[in-house]
Amino acid sequence: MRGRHQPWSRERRVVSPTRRQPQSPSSRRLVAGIACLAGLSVSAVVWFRPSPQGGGGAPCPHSRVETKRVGVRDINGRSVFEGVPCEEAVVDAGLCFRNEELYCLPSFIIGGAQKAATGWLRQWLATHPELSQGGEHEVHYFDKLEDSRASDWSSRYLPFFRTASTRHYSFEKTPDYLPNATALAAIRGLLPSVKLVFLLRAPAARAYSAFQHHCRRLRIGAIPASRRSARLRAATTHEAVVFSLEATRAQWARCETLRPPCSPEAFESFLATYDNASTRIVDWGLYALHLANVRSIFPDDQIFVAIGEVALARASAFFEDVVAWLGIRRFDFATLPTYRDALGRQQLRQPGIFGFFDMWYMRLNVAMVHKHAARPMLARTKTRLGAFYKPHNLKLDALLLYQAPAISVFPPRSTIDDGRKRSLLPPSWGGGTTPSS
Ligand SMILES: Nc1ncnc2c1ncn2[C@@H]1O[C@H](COP(=O)(O)OS(=O)(=O)O)[C@@H](OP(=O)(O)O)[C@H]1O
Repeated sequence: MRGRHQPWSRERRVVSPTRRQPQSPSSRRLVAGIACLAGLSVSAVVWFRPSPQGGGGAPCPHSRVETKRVGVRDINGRSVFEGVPCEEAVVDAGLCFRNEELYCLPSFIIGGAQKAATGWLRQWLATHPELSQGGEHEVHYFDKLEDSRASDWSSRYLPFFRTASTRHYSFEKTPDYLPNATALAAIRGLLPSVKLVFLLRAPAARAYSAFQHHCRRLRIGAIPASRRSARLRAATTHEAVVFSLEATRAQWARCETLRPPCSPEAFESFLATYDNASTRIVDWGLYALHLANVRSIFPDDQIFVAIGEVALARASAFFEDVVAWLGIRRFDFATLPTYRDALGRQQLRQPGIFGFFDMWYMRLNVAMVHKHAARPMLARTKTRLGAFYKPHNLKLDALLLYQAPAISVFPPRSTIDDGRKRSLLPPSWGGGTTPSS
């Protein structure tokens, strides 16, 4: 897209030839005056937002913008606006803008949870002929804002969503949105009718996966005993293991960066170093809390929550449900060419790789997986984390089963109703059976 703050170009409007015109010049002037005043006040109320503080964008030319709240269901009724939108324009999910290229704001967002196979979900949904993924992997726009005003969306967010046609519905994935109330409020402010999909994974497994993720990015370090502060010495009998994004500068300066993959013992020391609630590696698994936040910002019928382990095991049924909920055409994901990788995970085949290259790619995949695979979490760490998460999981189960019927869930509530032990959560979550009240 070229410059910012360009005025809207004129929208083509069809004016009905049967519309009656006022007869005398004075009545025509009177009607025109009233219409002008009405137009100005409607525009002021509907199309203007207060200018962001300090953001000196050009004011929106008001009269030609005709935004309409559209979600993914309004398949053929989408408005396309010509030109570059000004930052103050009131927009919504699914709106399109044409300025040499076509850009459509996302109709839905995969907002989490981090390390719950959101990449798998993104890749598979991107193969749907009506969907167009924005950003290469993750967009990270709303979680990087300073406050909940997405004031530079047209220059920093919209460009991710170049789209081939208005028949394609854009989406993005950024798993960091789920635990971030500011990001969620900013999404709601910019895209009020956007739909949100959350894939959740057993929180202990998620935490270990997140720990390894940050370890691979060289963000986990150990402070040798000789360099530990008195507070850290008191906090842990193990070697203190800290996380650069949360450690103080002074702590990190005393650290030796751990080489990936980090050991399960290092994970245990990490948990001993931090209070559970003071590290995002642990508290990003407090899904009941985060979903309560989401629900205070978005209506339930815009939210889809899937239990990742069940979704992965019953992928066809899961995608069928997601696609039906989005309101787009059915698509048989089971026909996609897939393979099992070295860890037994079902993966999409890379398009255009055949024969020798295919074999070479598979070998490389196996080698890479073995090189980077971490040892499994220690049983005692799993037990400890399981006990910490259990009350939160029970709350999540109760929320999804009984308290928020308008939230769509996978597995569907109807399929797990065996009368006695009702729970959406599989045994790998460490037991989440809810009392049926
Ligand atoms: N097809 C399939 N089957 C089973 N498991 C799968 C699959 N695809 C991804 N995964 C696992 O999901 C973890 C990565 O999650 P995300 O894609 O959400 O990661 S990220 O937040 O985008 O970084 C990561 O978990 P860990 O291996 O435990 O780290 C992946 O192995």
